[in-house]
Amino acid sequence: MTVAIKGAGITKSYGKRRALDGFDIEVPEYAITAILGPNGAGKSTFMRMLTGMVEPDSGTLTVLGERPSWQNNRRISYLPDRARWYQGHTVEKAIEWGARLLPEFRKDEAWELAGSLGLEADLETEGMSKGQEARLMLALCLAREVPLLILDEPFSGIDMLSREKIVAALIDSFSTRRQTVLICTHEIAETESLFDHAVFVNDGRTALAGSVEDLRAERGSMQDIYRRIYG
Ligand SMILES: Nc1ncnc2c1ncn2[C@@H]1O[C@H](COP(=O)(O)OP(=O)(O)OP(=O)(O)O)[C@@H](O)[C@H]1O
Repeated sequence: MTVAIKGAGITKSYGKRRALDGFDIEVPEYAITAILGPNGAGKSTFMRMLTGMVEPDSGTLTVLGERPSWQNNRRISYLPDRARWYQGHTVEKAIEWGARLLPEFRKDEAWELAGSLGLEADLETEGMSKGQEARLMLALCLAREVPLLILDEPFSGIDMLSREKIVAALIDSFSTRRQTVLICTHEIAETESLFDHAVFVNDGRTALAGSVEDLRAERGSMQDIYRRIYG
């Protein structure tokens, strides 16, 4: 197995609060990996480290063979847990912005994705519903031809039909490009079938990790495993 992301012994504290506490992870190349865990487990903290937005206090981390940096981010498409838009932006302006500023951005694909996700060009970003925001962010992320896709909670607060559209768009992107995908999520039930590998995080540490097929064969459904670890 070739590893796209490798973290060992990562710690990060915010004041007295330990967000990551000796976190170890190996994310295989060309697969879809889930980071799973309850609120406050440390998932977003780790996701932010991958693009260098947050620095570990200790431990080592390599992403596509390099330490996180602005240069390395050219090869990463990152969907943050919260959307931020420019004032007065619309779907069209957001796509124009992507075409100007995001490396390896394919504008035609962004339009295609926006259309298939039901986003009209003149829809204003201000006042968008949570589901519309998530779909627009995803369209911008998936329109980039990069080897690594990192999605922080792409399904949270999204209705079932939007979620299905997002999953379909993701699978389409994954199968047409050779990409490594890392997703952190709570939505195990609906998205279980999407993942090849899973990493369960508890209190800033890896509680369990492996291929979903092996984990299922050895320990039952992902939901059962989740309940056993966190219940
Ligand atoms: N910028 C920050 N300042 C202070 N504390 C933080 C900050 N970011 C995260 N934390 C704390 O670190 C811990 C881990 O948070 P993190 O957001 O990484 O968890 P998470 O697993 O992504 O949770 P959720 O599923 O709720 O998003 C939490 O206790 C959180 O309050």
